[in-house]
Amino acid sequence: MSYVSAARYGKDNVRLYKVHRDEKTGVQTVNETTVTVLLEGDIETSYTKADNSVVVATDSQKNTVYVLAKQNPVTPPELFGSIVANHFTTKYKHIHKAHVKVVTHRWTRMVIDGKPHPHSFYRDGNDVRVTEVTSIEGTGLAVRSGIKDLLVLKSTGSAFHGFVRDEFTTLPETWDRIMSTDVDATWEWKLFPSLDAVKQSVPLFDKAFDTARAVTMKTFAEDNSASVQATMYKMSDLILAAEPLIEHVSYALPNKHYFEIDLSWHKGLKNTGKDAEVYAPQSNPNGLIKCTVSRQGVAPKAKL
Ligand SMILES: O=c1[nH]c(=O)c2[nH]c(=O)[nH]c2[nH]1
Repeated sequence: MSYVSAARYGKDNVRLYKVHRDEKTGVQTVNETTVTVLLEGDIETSYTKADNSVVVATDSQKNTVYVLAKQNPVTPPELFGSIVANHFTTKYKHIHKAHVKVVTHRWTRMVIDGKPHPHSFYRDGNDVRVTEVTSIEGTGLAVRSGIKDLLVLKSTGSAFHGFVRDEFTTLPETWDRIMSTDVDATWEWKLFPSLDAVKQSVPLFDKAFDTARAVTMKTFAEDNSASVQATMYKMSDLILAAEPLIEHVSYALPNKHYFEIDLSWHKGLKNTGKDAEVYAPQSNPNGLIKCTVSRQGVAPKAKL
C-alpha cells in the first residue's frame, strides 16, 4: 500500500553560546549559534511499526550538541558542524547520514574610547553565517557555507532594459534604478573524505567567508549592473577564483523593488525619471533570482 521513501528527524533550533576566557589577558571571546541536527538511516520502522528501538531521541541529539560544544572548538562553524555530523554517523551503526546546520549570529566586539573592549559586544547586522554539513557514512563530509540576510541597497548604478516586450509587458525600461536585495549566498566545498581532512582545511573557512562577504559587497557596489542575474554571476565567478577548494557558488537574491511615484497631480510636481527623489518601497511581490555557478570541469552540484 505504502512505504517510507524518505525520512529524517532530529532537533531544530538548538541555541548555543560559548565563551572563551583568556586567563592571561582577561579578554573574552563569544560565539552564539543555532544548530539543527537531522539524522537518516535505518529508521523506517520507527514510522511504520512504532519501533522506537531505532530512535536516538531528539533530546539526546540536543544533549550531544552541548557536550561536543564543551569538548571541542565551536569555530569555525564548518569544523564544529563536521564534528557533530561525524559523531552521529560513527557512534550509531544504523545512522548513515547526519545533516548539521550551524547558524552563527553576529557579536562584534565594542570599541570603547578607541580600545577593543575585553567582554562587551553588539549586534552590528542581522546577517548570519550559515554552515551545513552532511556526514555520509563511507563517503565523507559535504560542507556548504554561506551568508544569509545581508540587506544591501544601491541608489544608482543599476539598469534593466532590453528584456522581452510583448502583450504582457508594462514595466518600462530603465537605465537608472534603485537596487536592493537580501543576500543569500552559499558556497560548496569539494567533498572532504574525512573529519581529518576538514581539520586540515580549518584556516580556509574564515578566509573564504570574509572573501565571499567582501566580494559580494564590492561587486554589488561597483558593478554597473545590467540586471540582478548579471551581477550575481560576477560575484559567483570571483568567489570561485579566490578559493580553489570551492566547487559551486549559489545566490538567491530577492529583487526588492522601489517604485517611482508620479506626483504630477499635485501642482505639476516633478518626481519621475531624472527628477525622482521620493520612492515607494515595495514589500511584495518581489523578484527572486537564483543561480548556481560551478567550477569548469566539475559536475553540476548534487542535491543533498
Ligand atoms: O534585474 C532584474 N532581473 C529581472 O529578471 C527582472 N524582472 C523585472 O521585472 N525586473 C527585473 N530586474
